[in-house]
Amino acid sequence: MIGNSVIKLDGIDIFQQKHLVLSDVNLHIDKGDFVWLIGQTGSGKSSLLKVIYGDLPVKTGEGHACGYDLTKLPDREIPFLRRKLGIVFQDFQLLTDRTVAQNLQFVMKATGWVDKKLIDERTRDVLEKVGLRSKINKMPHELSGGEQQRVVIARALLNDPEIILADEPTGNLDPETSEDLIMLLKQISQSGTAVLVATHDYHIIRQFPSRIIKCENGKVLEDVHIG
Ligand SMILES: Nc1ncnc2c1ncn2[C@@H]1O[C@H](COP(=O)(O)OP(=O)(O)OP(=O)(O)O)[C@@H](O)[C@H]1O
Repeated sequence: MIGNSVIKLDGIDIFQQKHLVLSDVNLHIDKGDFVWLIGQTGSGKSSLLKVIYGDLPVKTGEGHACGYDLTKLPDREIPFLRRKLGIVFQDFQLLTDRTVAQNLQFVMKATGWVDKKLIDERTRDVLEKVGLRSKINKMPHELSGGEQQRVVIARALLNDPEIILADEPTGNLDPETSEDLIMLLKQISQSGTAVLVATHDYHIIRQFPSRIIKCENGKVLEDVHIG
C-alpha cells in the first residue's frame, strides 16, 4: 500500500478477449472508502473487479491494488494479492457439507494458517464481527440467506483484507436483510477496510448515500448522481 491508497488505476484499458470493454480507466480508492459501482448489464463492472483481483491483465497505463503492481503481476503472486482482497459475490459459495467454522477454517488452512489456537480465535473474531458468533457450528442450510451472506463476509475478513470487493451482494436478499448487510459493510469500511460494491439496486444506494462510480459507454465515470 502506498500511503492510504488501496486501488490506483491510471489510464488503463480493460479487455475481454480482444474486445475493449473499458478504456482509460482512472480509479482511486483509499483505506476506509465505501464506493458504489453501478452500470447496465454488460457495461463492464465485473471486468473492472476482475482487473482488481488479478483475473484480467493490465497491459496499458498503471495499476496498483493493495501494493501489487497489476502491470507486472506474475501468476504466482496472484494468490498473495487475493489474500489482501476480500471477495463477496452474489452466490453464497459456502461449502454445503461443512459447518460455518469448517467453511472458515478451510480457507485459513488454504492460506497458510497452522496454529490451531490462532485459527479458533480468528474464527470466533470474524463471526463476532458479522454478528454470527452463535452460529459457529451450524450447517449452511440451517442459516437464512442473509446469514449465509454474513458468513461469506466473515470469510472475506479472515486475512484482514485492505478492501472488500462485493458483486451484487444483496442480489438474493429481501430489502430489510439487504439493508442490514450494507450496514455491516459500511461498518467494516469505517474500521478502515475499503469496500467496493457493484449493484443494480438503486433503492439501497439511496438508503446509504456514498461515492458512486459508473461503467457507461466504455468508460468509468466518477461522482455520479442517481435520481
Ligand atoms: N469471458 C468473456 N469473454 C468474452 N467477453 C466477455 C467475457 N466476460 C464478459 N465479456 C463481455 O465483456 C463485456 C462486459 O461484461 P461484464 O461482465 O464486465 O459486465 P457487467 O457490467 O459486470 O454485467 P452484469 O451487470 O450483467 O454482471 C460484455 O460485453 C460481455 O459480453
